[in-house]
Amino acid sequence: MKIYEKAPAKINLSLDVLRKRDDGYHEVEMIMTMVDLADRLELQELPRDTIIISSQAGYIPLDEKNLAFQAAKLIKDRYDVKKGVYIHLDKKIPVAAGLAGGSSDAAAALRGLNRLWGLGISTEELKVLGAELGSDVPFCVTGGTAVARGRGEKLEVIPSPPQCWVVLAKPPINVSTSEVYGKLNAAAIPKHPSIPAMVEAIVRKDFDAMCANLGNVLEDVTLSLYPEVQHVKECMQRLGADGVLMSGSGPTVFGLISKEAKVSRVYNGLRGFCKEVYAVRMLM
Ligand SMILES: C[C@](O)(CO)[C@H](O)COP(=O)(O)OP(=O)(O)OC[C@H]1O[C@@H](n2ccc(N)nc2=O)[C@H](O)[C@@H]1O
Ligand SMILES: Nc1ncnc2c1ncn2[C@@H]1O[C@H](COP(=O)(O)OP(=O)(O)OP(=O)(O)O)[C@@H](O)[C@H]1O
Repeated sequence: MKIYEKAPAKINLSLDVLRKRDDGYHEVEMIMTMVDLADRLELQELPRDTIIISSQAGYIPLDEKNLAFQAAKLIKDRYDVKKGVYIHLDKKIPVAAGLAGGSSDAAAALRGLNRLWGLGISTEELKVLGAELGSDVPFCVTGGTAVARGRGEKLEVIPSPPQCWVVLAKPPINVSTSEVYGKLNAAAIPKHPSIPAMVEAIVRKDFDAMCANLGNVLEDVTLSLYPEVQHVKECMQRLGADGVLMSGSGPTVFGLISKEAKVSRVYNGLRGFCKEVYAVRMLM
């Protein structure tokens, strides 16, 4: 039997850090939503007790370092599954981009293997398993739009944002999430975004208020390490995006645009100097 799972990319509409914790992670408060740019997983049962990962993307690990491999191993060990699986990853989400590509693949693998092997694991339990793989994985298990707290695993579902276009541009650099968190001085963040104001904007489907309340406290850190991210931000603003922010730890910058007529101007303007540019919709 062969099954398919879609693994969409996430963006952070708001990302605040409250403090550094004793376990080395940071206590966050952030608003995450999914966009219509997705990897596709093909999962096929194998009679042998083994996990095989393949992908057309030459630049991701295909061994136990792959998050989809780790998801399969975790579910096999925890539920004592003796069967094997072949997982092909059709990668479309840029890697190490701040779009949770690996986390979404891991979440899709958990959902897919639950189906493929008929394990009957609840969504809540899949999220708990996901948290063992990474802070963004629990959100990716269900997707939608949510306020994430704790280190990212405590989720409060909220309504979907007002529908709009999202232009994503990834400068040609790879950013390490742990380096960015490591360089953040959580006790001296100059300006915190307002999570309640962003939630209110989303609930009211107020596009302008959503753009006005975009904020990410990791932006200053990544911008100081990689000035090209600032350059992409400025370009997007100049080209007329209504709201512009870096996603996660970067380096991808997203622009929110309400009018379709503006999208091609922003997209084409960025394509001039950025190879990886996408114009997508928010996922409802
Ligand atoms: C930047 C975001 O992508 C925003 O959604 C997430 O906060 C990071 O999620 P992620 O990549 O799934 O993160 P993990 O794989 O769990 O952790 C990677 C590294 O980021 C740091 N990290 C991550 C999450 C968090 N709340 N505090 C942290 O300090 C830790 O140093 C950790 O070693
Ligand atoms: N299935 C996968 N797809 C992409 N990268 C993977 C995968 N499995 C492991 N990795 C590794 O994980 C690292 C981070 O990749 P990923 O694309 O998940 O980053 P990201 O978008 O910055 O994630 P986040 O937004 O959650 O911090 C890369 O160095 C990559 O080699």
